[in-house]
Amino acid sequence: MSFRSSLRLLLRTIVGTAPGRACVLLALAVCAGLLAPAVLAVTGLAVTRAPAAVDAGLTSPAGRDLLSALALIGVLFAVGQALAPVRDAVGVSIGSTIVQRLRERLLGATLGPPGIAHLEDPAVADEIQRGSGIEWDVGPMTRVVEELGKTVTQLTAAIGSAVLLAGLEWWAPLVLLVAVALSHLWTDDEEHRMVQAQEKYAVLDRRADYHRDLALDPPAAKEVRLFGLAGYLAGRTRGWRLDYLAEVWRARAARRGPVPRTLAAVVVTYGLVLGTLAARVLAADVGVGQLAVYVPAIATLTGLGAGFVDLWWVRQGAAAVPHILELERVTLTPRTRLSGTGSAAGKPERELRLSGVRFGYPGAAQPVLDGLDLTIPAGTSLAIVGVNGAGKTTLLKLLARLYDPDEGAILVDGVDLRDLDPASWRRQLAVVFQDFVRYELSARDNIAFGRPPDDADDEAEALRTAARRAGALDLIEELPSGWETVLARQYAGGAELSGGQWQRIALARALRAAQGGARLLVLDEPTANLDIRAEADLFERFLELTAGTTTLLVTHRLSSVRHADRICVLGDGRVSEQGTHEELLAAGGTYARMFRLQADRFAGAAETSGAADLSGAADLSGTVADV
Ligand SMILES: Nc1ncnc2c1ncn2[C@@H]1O[C@H](COP(=O)(O)OP(=O)(O)OP(=O)(O)O)[C@@H](O)[C@H]1O
Repeated sequence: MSFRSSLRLLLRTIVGTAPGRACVLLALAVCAGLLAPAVLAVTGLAVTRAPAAVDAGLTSPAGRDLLSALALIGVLFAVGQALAPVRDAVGVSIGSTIVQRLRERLLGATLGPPGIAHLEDPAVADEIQRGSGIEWDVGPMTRVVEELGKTVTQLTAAIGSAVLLAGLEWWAPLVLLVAVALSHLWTDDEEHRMVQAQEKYAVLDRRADYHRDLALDPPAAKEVRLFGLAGYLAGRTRGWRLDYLAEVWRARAARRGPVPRTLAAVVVTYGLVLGTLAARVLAADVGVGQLAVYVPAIATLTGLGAGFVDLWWVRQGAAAVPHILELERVTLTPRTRLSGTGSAAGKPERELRLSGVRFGYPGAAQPVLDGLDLTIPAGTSLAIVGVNGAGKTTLLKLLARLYDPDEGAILVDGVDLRDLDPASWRRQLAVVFQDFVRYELSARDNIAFGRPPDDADDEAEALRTAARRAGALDLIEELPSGWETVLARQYAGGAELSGGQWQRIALARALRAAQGGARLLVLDEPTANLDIRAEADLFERFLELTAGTTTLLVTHRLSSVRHADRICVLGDGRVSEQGTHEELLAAGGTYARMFRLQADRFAGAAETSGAADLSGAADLSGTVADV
């Protein structure tokens, strides 16, 4: 987008966001701009009156005229001194409001769509990075508006100076203004190219940031050290950043192209006007008072070229705005908004049915699920198993409506999921994903997030119940500050949890959601980090506690799935087998093979380790992926 278009957008944003303050800024900037030519005019007057005043004395009428002119200069100076900081302060305040609004719009555009497909689109990721230009800090955008105010002052001062200079020759201000306009025209293209280069190569900057964050990120710290990646990451961070800067500098070098032309235009026009002025002075056409006005007026006009260098900030700030608007256009379209307005309260009451579901990730050559049919009676538990990449998590994501199927439908009590309001449907869900979030917040927040904040007096007790059921209560109470302990060691008094402990916290969060009325519990390998017996205990307890709630469970440990009412095996994008544990064993298919393999492995491990009592858990050591 051209600078003019993005500037228009920026101005529209300023006026739309803070119309009152924008008017005040404009008025202050114009007044501050008018002061400069006014001071020049009065200075000319004072210089003209000075000789007569000196001859007649300060008490004479000529002396009093001089004194009043000098007093007026003093007043104008004082007003100028007062106006400029007020104008800048108003600019900064508008800038801060705009940053805040644009930040909200950026977040709205990113978080707005109920699905997540847009976040996996590289083009959207780039727009987010570019739109975040607004986010560098509050500094730049406040500076942008401040500079806009100064620019208006400069323009007003230049117009006033042009009017004064027209007293010398009508064409004098025009030729100077033409030179300024030409130099802007010539540099404009180069400046634009440079901003474009910054935007175009934002992806290089994003990669540099990623490598830097990996080096600084505590979760990655272990692998970074073990794999000896520190030097590599530092090198790659430097490499990507240098690649980015090289492109930007290449564009910057191109800016030097118009410098000789610009210089020539300024020298020629400046020389012409100054030469004319000198000739008129020599011809005694122009007195010393006028000289005192014309020389600074010429300087103000020619300074317009150099002074506009600050427009660079405006250019940068303006560049981020279109990306935020583009992001909104891409992400807040009806396509990403997800359809559906029906209430999902109380669903599913009868059944959840997937019919002919086909789904592939955007840009993928093959669908993950293809012609999948599955019926889950409400109130029962279903375990989903399958090799790595079979599509188990994808199936859960479709059920959570993070994506919609490409073909086929998911029916809840006979109603297409697409006809239900996504937010209403999600209130029926309690999900623990494989990659659940470990919030660097208090233990209380980590569990309370399962359900929107609640002012009810019994919330603390409800959180305790959820934690107890997930087997997390003891561990929370033993934390240094109990429920208020931040679950991250980077915070003073914070605590680091083990993988299994985190899973208990995540389970407690899901149980908190269940307390809030969720009717579909979805657990995607929620216990992979628990030891065998803890997992077996937890599942048994979990399924007991959630009896009557529809529960979907993904796990690779087949001992756990035995407790589910039914088991389905995913393969080739569809359900390849389903039944109870006993039925599937009797059928002698994939499930039976997977189960025996795990059981054999476990028996072998038990023999060699001399394990004593492993009854009921003799199938837990391998993974489905081994088959
Ligand atoms: N966000 C995504 N974008 C593109 N492809 C994806 C995405 N998530 C998963 N996939 C692909 O979809 C396929 C199914 O992935 P999914 O995570 O559903 O498998 P899974 O059965 O849960 O595997 P696992 O047992 O390893 O957890 C895989 O080939 C994976 O690479």
